[in-house]
Amino acid sequence: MSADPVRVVCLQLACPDEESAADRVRRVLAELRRVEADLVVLPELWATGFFHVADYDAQAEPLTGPTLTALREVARERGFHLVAGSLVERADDGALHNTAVLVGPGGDILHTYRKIHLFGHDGAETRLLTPGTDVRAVSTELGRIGLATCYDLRFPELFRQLADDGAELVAVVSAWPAARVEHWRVLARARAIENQTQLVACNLAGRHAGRELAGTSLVIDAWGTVLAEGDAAPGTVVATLDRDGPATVRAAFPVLTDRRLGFAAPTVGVR
Ligand SMILES: NC(=O)CCC(=O)C(=O)O
Repeated sequence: MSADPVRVVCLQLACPDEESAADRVRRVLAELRRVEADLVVLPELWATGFFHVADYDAQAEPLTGPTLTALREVARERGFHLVAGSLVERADDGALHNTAVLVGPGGDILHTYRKIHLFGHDGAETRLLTPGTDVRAVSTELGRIGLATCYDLRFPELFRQLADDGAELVAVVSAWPAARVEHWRVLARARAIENQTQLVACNLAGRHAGRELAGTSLVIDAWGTVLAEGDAAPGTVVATLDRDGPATVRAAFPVLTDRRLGFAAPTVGVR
């Protein structure tokens, strides 16, 4: 008998310059109270706005702060798993991190992930934030889940490490600009295909701080099929995933068991 399907909802949010973070949090909490789902995923730094870099320090909160506390309460009320996107976390030692959080249907924090590959090209992450060091998946009622954040999509070794740790579904919280939307589509599918994991990539949409965000949130199954794709506008992207999908794909086409590790590195050539 196969397990119940997983109803997934991505809230593809915008962070308009004229809206305060507090108003945005209130708006999103109200929206979440109307969502019917097993798993809801929010984008990267949606409360602050990824490119509102001047606000990072003022908006930073510990994981016990009011934003995550309110989000945990909604997850508990509604009984869904919530990837709360990421927030600027102020750690006990004062360092700031871009931290994604998975909340369970009881409102408990199941997992946190501090973004490892900080984005220096057109943002201030590398200047303002401290990278994380820890990558792992966690067991949940929906299967084993891993978290990753936006620019991480360009670093396949992180996703392979999640797969090695048993990840069946990876949620990627993102603030990916429209200028590179084709990279986004290809990289997200590639990470799902090569690791035979489901991938739910929730992106920001709309315009803030002079950048156009891509939207185009994706729900991809373990075969690499795109089950749902958002457009460029803010909105909701909905799909249903088969809980047994990764196991079925891996049994039918066992690529991961054909890996060859430990081959020799070149002794001559470019390093
Ligand atoms: N928020 C990000 O990490 C942006 C990544 C990006 O724009 C890219 O990889 O391209």
